[in-house]
Amino acid sequence: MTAASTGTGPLEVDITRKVFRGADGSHTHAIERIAFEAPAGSFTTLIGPSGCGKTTTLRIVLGLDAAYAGSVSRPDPDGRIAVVFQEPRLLPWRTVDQNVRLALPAGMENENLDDLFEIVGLSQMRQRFPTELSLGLARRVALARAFAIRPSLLLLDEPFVSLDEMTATRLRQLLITVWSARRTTALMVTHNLREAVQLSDRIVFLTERPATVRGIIEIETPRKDRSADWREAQVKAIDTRFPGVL
Ligand SMILES: Nc1ncnc2c1ncn2[C@@H]1O[C@H](COP(=O)(O)OP(=O)(O)OP(=O)(O)O)[C@@H](O)[C@H]1O
Repeated sequence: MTAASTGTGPLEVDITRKVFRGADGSHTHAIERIAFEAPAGSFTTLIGPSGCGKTTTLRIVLGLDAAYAGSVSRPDPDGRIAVVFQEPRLLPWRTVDQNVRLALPAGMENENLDDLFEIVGLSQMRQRFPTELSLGLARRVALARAFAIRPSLLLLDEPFVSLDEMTATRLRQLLITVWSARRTTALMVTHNLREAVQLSDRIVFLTERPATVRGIIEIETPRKDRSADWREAQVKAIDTRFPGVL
């Protein structure tokens, strides 16, 4: 089912100010203005320098931080939001199958997840425990857990850091496969421009803190045509347009 047929709208973010205030009276002006739209069913990436406010933006979109000025309009106000963190965050005393099922909301407990486990290549590992998995496999479980709940919004915070390049490449392809099968509006944070170019429909570039939007680019080339050469050419063109993003 496509996002359009579920009747969900875009994700609209307009954060006009975010300041962290410490108990000692200190201030950290994290966000000056971050405004962008992620169309329903699209894959949008936020990219910017370290400490510029990317995770803060995700936390605001997720609803974990309400102390900001501005507004966030989610694709479906009653819909579910899934998050994939840098760390897989699996319960070690539960099997792979149980870890994924724990995320299922009431009414979906008996959901048949065979297709999902098949797509992420975990069909043979459902009865394993997290300690028996490599970091790459654990991250597959985290992806399966996120998609299992059929979220109307998927947030990913640097989901492929600390992986060797081969594993990260495989996982990026896998993310696109499962996202294509269970299409939802996705917003990812990354430091990796090559990753952003490979995965995204839209990339939002942020400035140094306090963050503002430096520019937004659309990528219309179908993902299947994004060869290694094409990606390198894109990365070069973007680095010329936004010096220092690499
Ligand atoms: N709870 C907090 N209290 C005070 N300052 C905070 C808090 N959380 C984040 N900050 C500060 O706000 C700024 C933005 O942090 P944030 O984690 O959003 O950046 P980021 O772009 O995700 O960084 P990175 O790329 O390194 O993950 C940083 O200067 C950070 O130190």
